[in-house]
Amino acid sequence: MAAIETQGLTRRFGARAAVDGVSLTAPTGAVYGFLGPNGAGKTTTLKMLLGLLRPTSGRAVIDGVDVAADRLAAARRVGALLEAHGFYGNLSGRENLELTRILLDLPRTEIDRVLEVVDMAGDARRRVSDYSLGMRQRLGLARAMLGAPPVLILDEPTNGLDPDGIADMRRFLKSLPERTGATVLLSSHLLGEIEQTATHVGVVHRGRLVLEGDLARLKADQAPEIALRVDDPVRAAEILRRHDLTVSDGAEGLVAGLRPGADHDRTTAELTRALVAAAIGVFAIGARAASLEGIYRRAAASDREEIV
Ligand SMILES: Nc1ncnc2c1ncn2[C@@H]1O[C@H](COP(=O)(O)OP(=O)(O)OP(=O)(O)O)[C@@H](O)[C@H]1O
Repeated sequence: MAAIETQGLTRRFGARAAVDGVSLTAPTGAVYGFLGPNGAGKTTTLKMLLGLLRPTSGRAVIDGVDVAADRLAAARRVGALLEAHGFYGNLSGRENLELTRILLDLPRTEIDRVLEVVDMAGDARRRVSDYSLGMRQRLGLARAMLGAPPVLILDEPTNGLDPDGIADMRRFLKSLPERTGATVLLSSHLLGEIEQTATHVGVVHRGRLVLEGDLARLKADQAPEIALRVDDPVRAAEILRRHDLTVSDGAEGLVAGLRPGADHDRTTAELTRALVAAAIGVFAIGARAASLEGIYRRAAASDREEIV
């Protein structure tokens, strides 16, 4: 059984669909990276998973429980970290957790347990107003883990953290299934973040799920690519297209997509000859390692083609 599953999940605001027929599956034990640019529909999807927003159509199932059919039972199976923490600054971390513990009717020992998991036992008696943002984020995670729910849903958990805090949080997120046994769904608009933490990935683009799967498998299935830096990218792109390659502009230059199974070395040699023959200066050319960025670019590009 999947820990999180949606079928045709849709939410309209007026005429516009913020989430449009999303069917996603996060297998048990996964760290599922939910990726998409700002406004793609991530937060709206998460709110529907948590029963905070009613879908226009479709359904969401958490740990086997249909969210619409039994909102409370579903809520008991999921812990969430959303953007607004809503902590009381004048209370200590422990006291803030205590409020939620009472609400959920959990044993006292739960507080020490979750504080241990997020390495916050030493700071739990300090007032939350004296916490750094990173500490508040950890406290938010601790609260999400109260009662050891089998599913954790985290909306942009590294937002607003400094680089050290981000590195810490990423390490922590990666270790979460091991520490807690929970399936984790985390949203992000940062490719690098998902690449470093997730085992599975789902990409949303304009409200639609355009790609989903096991990250290692997606990378293995990715068609080979060649990256190049040249002195005339416009003419070089024309030549690449004439060689029947797909061309995109990456952060570090042009990226040519080969057909699956095509030979990297042979194509690189062929392209180098063609570029030099056209008097284009080649600064660098070579095979590109499979990356989430490559997978993402292709998914977004093919989605655009469908829309046009
Ligand atoms: N309550 C609402 N009323 C009207 N439109 C909304 C509402 N909530 C979200 N939207 C719209 O739905 C779309 C998706 O928003 P959503 O917040 O889900 O995106 P997101 O992927 O989480 O982006 P971000 O990372 O910026 O939060 C946006 O165009 C947004 O303006």
